Amino acid sequence: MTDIEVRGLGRRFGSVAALTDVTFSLSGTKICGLLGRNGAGKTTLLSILAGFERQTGGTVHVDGEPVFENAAAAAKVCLVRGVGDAVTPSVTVDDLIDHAARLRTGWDAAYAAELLAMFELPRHEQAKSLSHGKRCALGVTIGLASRAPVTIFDESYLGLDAPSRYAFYDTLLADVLEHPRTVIVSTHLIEEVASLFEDVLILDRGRLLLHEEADTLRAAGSAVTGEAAIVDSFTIGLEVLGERTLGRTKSAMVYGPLDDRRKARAREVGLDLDPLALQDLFVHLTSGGAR
Ligand SMILES: Nc1ncnc2c1ncn2[C@@H]1O[C@H](COP(=O)(O)OP(=O)(O)OP(=O)(O)O)[C@@H](O)[C@H]1O
Repeated sequence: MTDIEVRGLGRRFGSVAALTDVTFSLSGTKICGLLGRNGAGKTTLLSILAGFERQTGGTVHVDGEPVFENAAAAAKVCLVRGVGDAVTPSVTVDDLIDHAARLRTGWDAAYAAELLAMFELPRHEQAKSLSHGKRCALGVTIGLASRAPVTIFDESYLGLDAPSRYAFYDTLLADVLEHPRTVIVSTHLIEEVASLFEDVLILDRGRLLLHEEADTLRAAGSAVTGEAAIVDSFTIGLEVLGERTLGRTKSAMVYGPLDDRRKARAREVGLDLDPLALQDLFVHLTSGGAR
């Protein structure tokens, strides 16, 4: 079980405050979603967590050890980003796999081979000449097969096509159940991956807006679905985050708890009540116009 402790973390780039006073801790087996709008500081946070760059304030500890310039602590963290951009043309898929195998003490070679086959990755081809999607698949393969105690996917799988992304989600969930560890997934495709999250971190303009269990967030409101006119009448006076209409059916995302009287009323008039979608909550919490 690996503990991550982040206290008062700050990172400035000249006059730009990419992160300000970020504090949270993660421990145990978790798939944690890291959400934030463009420029919120996700990549900066993940780079510091992996020891790729140094913070300008605060502390980051993995199992009680600082990660920056600490090979033992940094070895516990595998951060997956784009693969293949920085490598020289002669480097093949197999070369990168061999390199990762040497670097990662928990490397599972049989699992790596299985993933390479699943993503149909040509082992002898140059990594640089792979399509963007295949390079993403290579990154995902390295991250999963690393079995690092802290494995981080920084939007690295978003270049995969839909069938490959869903295969990645299923594989990730099954693998974390079998080989417990902490996984952090940063994403913009929230709904697609939300069901995997146990915890959610939301960054907004470099600050941690919230760190909460995903189930608690889903219970922060309700999706009210039914005949449009009935939904409209039911939601009068409630805070509606968004609405979707399909023919005569409407789904309204309502923020805030519904008391028992309201829930009974919903049943009486034939409305369905479901947990709030994380994506709607995220948009609500971080909206403030395009930036
Ligand atoms: N090397 C750098 N030099 C200067 N500013 C930087 C650097 N890296 C990041 N920043 C700035 O820090 C802020 C946070 O950037 P970061 O890439 O961490 O955000 P992000 O949440 O990952 O964004 P996105 O979702 O768009 O990838 C931005 O304002 C960005 O311009």
